[in-house]
Amino acid sequence: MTEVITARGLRKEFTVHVKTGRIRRARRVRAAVDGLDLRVERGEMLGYIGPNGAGKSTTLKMFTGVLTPTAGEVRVCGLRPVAQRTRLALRIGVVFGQRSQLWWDLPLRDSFDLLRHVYRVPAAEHAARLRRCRDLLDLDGFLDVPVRQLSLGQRMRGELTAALLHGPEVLFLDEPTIGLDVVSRQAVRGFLAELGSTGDTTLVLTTHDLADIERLCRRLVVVDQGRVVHDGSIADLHRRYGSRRLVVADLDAPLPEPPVLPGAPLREVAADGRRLVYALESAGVAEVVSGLAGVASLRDVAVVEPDIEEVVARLYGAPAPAAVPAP
Ligand SMILES: Nc1ncnc2c1ncn2[C@@H]1O[C@H](COP(=O)(O)OP(=O)(O)OP(=O)(O)O)[C@@H](O)[C@H]1O
Repeated sequence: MTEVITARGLRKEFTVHVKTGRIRRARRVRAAVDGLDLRVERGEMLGYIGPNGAGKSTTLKMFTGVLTPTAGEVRVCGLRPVAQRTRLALRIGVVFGQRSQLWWDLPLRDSFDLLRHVYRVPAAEHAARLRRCRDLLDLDGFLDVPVRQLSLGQRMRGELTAALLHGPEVLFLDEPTIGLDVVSRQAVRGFLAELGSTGDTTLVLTTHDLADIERLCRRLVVVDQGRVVHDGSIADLHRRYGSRRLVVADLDAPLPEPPVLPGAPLREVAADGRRLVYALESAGVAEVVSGLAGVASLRDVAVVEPDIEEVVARLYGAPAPAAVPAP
């Protein structure tokens, strides 16, 4: 496997002015990224999440050569992002939700054409990549519309295309689905899933939408206050925080006492005793269902996967309970 991103002890400090009295202000140095160690292999789809101000965008800016680290080392595609920014630009694609790489007054099609010249992409390669994006992102309805007249969802599909026309090895996405309507969000997610499935392009994305992560990322890095608090799969995260699948059973009539089922503690009694919720610890679904069927008449049974929102909220709110597992 080839390593495409390596960060060692990466740190970024900002000087901020804080109020210390009615008029007085003091200069304080704050670390937005505080000793980040990260290795990303070619073809990985990495979700990079954390609460507001955790240091996600700052990290992406250091990876893409926009910000100079205060300390530590970083290599992307074997290059030093700030010192070798021009060379790096040919190897990476960047989609930052707030900033555009398109020409505001030009139709999308012309922006794409200009980018071909900026990156000096051979015409046939450019045409093939554009064809694929047109199909997968359904661009044809608005290729001739000036960018300023596009909806956010249309523009984001244009941004994605613009970031990919030179065939980057790594695509950095900062909040790619923020503010998008349901249809555009699905289109963007579907497109990124397809892009990542080939294993040729490495994806690093920050998002507050955990559905993006569930759909797209096999690896999840959670940062808080500039430090990594989790690095592993979503399943690892659930294991670490003891999240369980739930069996939700709806009964025809309430029982005088909910049954005690070995390996499946009762989590909740709802709907006046007609709904019982059990967590699957060591017991399997079949054991719980047969245990219940022996004592009650079942109207409906559902198995609910653990909720990533809940576990991530707990993770943001509390210190990590155990050492960060190796990726
Ligand atoms: N140019 C800057 N000058 C001073 N402080 C900054 C600057 N840029 C970022 N910060 C601070 O660094 C910290 C990390 O910011 P960053 O934008 O990286 O967080 P984030 O995780 O991307 O947050 P969000 O989810 O809100 O986008 C914040 O406390 C922010 O206020």
